[in-house]
Amino acid sequence: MEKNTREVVLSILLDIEKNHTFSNTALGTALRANQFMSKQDRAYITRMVEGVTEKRMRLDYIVNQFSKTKINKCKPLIRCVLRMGTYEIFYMDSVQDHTACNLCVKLAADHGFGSLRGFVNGVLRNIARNKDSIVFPDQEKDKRAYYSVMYSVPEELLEILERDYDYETIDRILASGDSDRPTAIRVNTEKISVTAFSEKLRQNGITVERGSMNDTSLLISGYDYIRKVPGFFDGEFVVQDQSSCLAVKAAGINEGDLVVDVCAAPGGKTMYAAMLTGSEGHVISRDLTDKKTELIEENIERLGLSNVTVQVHDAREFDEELTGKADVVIADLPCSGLGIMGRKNDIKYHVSMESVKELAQLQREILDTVCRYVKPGGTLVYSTCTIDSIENDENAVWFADTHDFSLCGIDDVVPEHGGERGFVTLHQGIDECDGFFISKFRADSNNQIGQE
Ligand SMILES: C[S@@+](CC[C@H](N)C(=O)[O-])C[C@H]1O[C@@H](n2cnc3c(N)ncnc32)[C@H](O)[C@@H]1O
Repeated sequence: MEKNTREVVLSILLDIEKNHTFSNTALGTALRANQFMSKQDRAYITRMVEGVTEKRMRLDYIVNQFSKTKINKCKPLIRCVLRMGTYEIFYMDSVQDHTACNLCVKLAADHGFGSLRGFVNGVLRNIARNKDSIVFPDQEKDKRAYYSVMYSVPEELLEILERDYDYETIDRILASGDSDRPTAIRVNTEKISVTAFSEKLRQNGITVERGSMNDTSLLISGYDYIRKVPGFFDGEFVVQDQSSCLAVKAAGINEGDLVVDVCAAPGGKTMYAAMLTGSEGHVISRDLTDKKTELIEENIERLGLSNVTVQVHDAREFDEELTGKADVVIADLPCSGLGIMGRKNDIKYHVSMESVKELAQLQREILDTVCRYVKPGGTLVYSTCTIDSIENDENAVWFADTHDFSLCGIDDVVPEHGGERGFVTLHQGIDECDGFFISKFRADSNNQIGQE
């Protein structure tokens, strides 16, 4: 391992700690800046940053048992160093405990904290000596405290989940964050068949499984980084979860349709919709900022799609031009992201009941606006990548009750999930996909009339 690898980890963790940068952004920036490091060093950096972020509350709980100064009272640098050392002691078999301690002491000293050598050394050696006898909260006496520490999730998030799920289900959902799940991709069957593409990946040493929920999805692992996967620059695949593909399938898009995708970046659903409408159809693909729409543009260029118009547009602003024009509106709305908290490790630290309610309200505002683009008899799909009923079920029922739309069954696309009601929630750790919500509505013949 190169000697500055730990420095890179520390600088990323500090960026997250001090600037509240999202871990995937901080990690992505650092990996791009260190492209020429070996695959092994890049893997170590990724594992450490993702692991420390994912297990942060649990690591802090352990440190607090062995340190007189509580971790939130330590300087940010010392806090990050103690988390790194504790993570290595518990989760990195490749690093011996005494090596982890020594390197953390050195890291602190190299950054001007020579006077805290003894402190860092003492805490980490104590943790290493006692690692098999840590006392965690009692699962029976205080479930919330137990799950909060064991899965490193704030108690407020558990409170939100408790409204909809029992602890057996919560356990399965949270446990899915611990496993290295393969990456789901959708094969661009306009360019290559699923069988031929699978074979091509296998020949390049990549592990490939067929997705069981969507026929053009593959689950891949054992690659270095996604841009190096064969076929990436030829647009032969897109990274897209099976649940996201199902949302597009549920829309029932036909060749020649006009589709409006109102919150589209980075463009996963837009690209699939554009394939389904064919060259006679068209997709209007929108998002809030230039930075976001650039991501869509990059993707459609890579896939060679010519039937997509990308626009910066705030979905809360009504666009009169589109009134009653769309065969399909895709409203894949901003949400709390609880369905992907295992993949985006810091989401869980930012969720509160207040933010969930605010997002649910934002979703209502957007639905209220964009539903007017659907032509009579046309379709609206409202989806999110979250799993709480405040944002999902309650909004779907509210929408059907207050607009000239009817819920339509989606059990043909998502069987065995109660889809005949018109909406389903899929769960990470239970279903072979991210946590996700899909609902589908048909516009009645008087849509738009009553809502001018
Ligand atoms: C769940 S993501 C969309 C994922 C996308 N549909 C896909 O499949 O790749 C939600 C998107 O909504 C965008 N967004 C948030 N508020 C918005 C608004 N008021 N108007 C338009 N887009 C918005 C965010 O920038 C984000 O890209």
